[in-house]
Amino acid sequence: MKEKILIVEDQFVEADYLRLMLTQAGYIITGIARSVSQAEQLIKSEKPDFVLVDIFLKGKQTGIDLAKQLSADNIPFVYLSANSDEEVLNAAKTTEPYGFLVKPFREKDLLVALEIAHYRHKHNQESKWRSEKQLTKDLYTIEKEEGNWNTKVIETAKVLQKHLPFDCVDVKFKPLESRHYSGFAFMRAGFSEYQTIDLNSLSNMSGRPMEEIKDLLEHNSIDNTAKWYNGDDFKKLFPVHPMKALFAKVFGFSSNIVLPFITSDSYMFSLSFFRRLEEGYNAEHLDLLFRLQQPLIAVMNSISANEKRSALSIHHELTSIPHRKAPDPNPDFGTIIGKSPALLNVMDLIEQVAYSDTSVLLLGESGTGKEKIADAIHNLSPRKNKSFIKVNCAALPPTLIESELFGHEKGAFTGANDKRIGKFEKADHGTILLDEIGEMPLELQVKLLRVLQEKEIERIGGRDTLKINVRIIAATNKNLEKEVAEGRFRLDLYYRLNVFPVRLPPLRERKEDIPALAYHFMNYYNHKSGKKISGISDNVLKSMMAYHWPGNIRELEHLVERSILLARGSLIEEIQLPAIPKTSAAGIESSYIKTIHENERDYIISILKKCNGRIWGAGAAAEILNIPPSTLKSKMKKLGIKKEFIP
Ligand SMILES: Nc1ncnc2c1ncn2[C@@H]1O[C@H](COP(=O)(O)OP(=O)(O)OP(=O)(O)O)[C@@H](O)[C@H]1O
Repeated sequence: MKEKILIVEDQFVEADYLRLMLTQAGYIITGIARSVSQAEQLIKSEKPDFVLVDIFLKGKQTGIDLAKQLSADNIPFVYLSANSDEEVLNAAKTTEPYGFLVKPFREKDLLVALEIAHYRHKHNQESKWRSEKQLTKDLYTIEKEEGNWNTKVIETAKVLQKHLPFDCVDVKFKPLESRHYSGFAFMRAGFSEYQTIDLNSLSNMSGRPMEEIKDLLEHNSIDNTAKWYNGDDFKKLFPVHPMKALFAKVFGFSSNIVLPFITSDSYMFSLSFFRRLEEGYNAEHLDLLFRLQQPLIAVMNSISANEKRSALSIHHELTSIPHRKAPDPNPDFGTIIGKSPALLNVMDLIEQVAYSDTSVLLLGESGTGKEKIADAIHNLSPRKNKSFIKVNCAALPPTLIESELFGHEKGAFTGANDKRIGKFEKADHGTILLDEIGEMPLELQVKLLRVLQEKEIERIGGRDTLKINVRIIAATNKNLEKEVAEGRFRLDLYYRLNVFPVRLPPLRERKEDIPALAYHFMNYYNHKSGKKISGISDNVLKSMMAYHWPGNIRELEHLVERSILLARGSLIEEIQLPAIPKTSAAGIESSYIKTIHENERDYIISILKKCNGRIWGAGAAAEILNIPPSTLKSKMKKLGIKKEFIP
């Protein structure tokens, strides 16, 4: 049976046209609302399965206001809009719509958008249900397994981490009748590694004497309400929860969610999770914790009474127990280096999405590791033994990109001497990475959208359509919302790709990963160049930490490579971080010899400056350099030259 649809549209003609198209397609129209208040009434009385909602409506409230309500009620909705500026688009995005139709649209676009919305809603519900079922099962397994406090809590944290984001988990408990409690705090220190935070480490990290910390504990209240606290709400807890205040100060936490419960052996427990993000938690996270209450109680029940008693006997201390289990090795992420909270968040997300067929959109500055993360997604997915095809949309000339992607038949156009299999066909049953998707020409975006929606391609000059089964990963360093707002990227394609966005943090937001990355590249280039550099001096590491890395990890990699080639002793003791333009203008004289790459880089930048950053066309950089624009683009990528570098 077809779904019941509510149309929320204040333009009479458009609303009627929608009604006609949808009724013909077999949908049941439960009504047409002209304003948010009318829509709210119809939603209550008619209970539609879907809502089509125009953003700008009669009255003060917009479709975005209505969407917030629809999200809370779990009713899928698709936006209709003629044009939207960046601000509206950003606001619309936060409501997590199931689709977006840009007016004017064809009947087919409407029907396909509804089908996608239907699929995504069902898929979301199902995958949520499936992964929660697995999570519950995992928690009951932890309940049954042998283990002390440490192992039980760490195992619980590990299975929770991909469903509930956190940087630290704190478990506190006390017998119901007692005032004193014991507790354990575990900080994420790697993808599945946790570090115990004890009173000693707290005292060391905060620079406060042990006695003072014990005193704070004495005056701390135990959480007895299930709730989340973001930003200022979190700060308001500090007077009654001095330990939270201390945690926030030492570790930079800005949000917290708490689930208290009572176990069958009459202990009061509280599980408290912390994040550095200001808006770290929401109602959905709390609902999840409520739904997991029973298995979580079962795990805490399963910790022997003896253990609970002995933990309590160390009178209300945050006890440190040595780790019994070695941290799990984590081979699935390949050579992704780094343990910063920002990177761990990314890893949690990709672990969550890799197993499904969901499209992933990787966002991040150039050189932040988008391609590397795409590799990890493919390798963690059930498609890992099938092909993984990478396409750089920026490096392909517009005239060739269509045949590259979809292939062509022999004789399809002048020069098509042979039949050619396109990248999509090559990626069948596997994964395709559409890198630099923001550079894809508009004409081709329409074609890509159809492939995504209809899951079939047509070779140029071919008569048949070919069914394909490809998982899409798209990546870009552009602000796609801005591209949409400025008319360079289709809104409907943006929504189709933005099903599961993952933002890769720039290196300056994860400076703690710099030493490990630098050593990783040192080993790699040692091996490649046959050198035997054994380390990096503290001074060099310090200047690396102070630098802002506009070219991110790629820039760091090039720098380490160069330092290895130039190093005279067994240590990297000098590093030539690129000078900020003004400083170089002041003329730092040095005996510094540039590598071939650096000379090439500087030369290309100087040409680009001359042509105001233009790559294509008459008198532009590619023509002056006498190389095809696509070659110039890939050279720029390889050498870490971004348009922003060109003043
Ligand atoms: N976490 C990481 N650990 C180790 N190496 C990394 C990591 N992230 C990135 N790299 C390395 O840094 C370089 C740049 O990464 P990558 O090409 O994936 O970036 P990108 O975001 O796709 O860049 P662009 O937007 O310019 O295409 C590569 O050599 C990659 O192997």
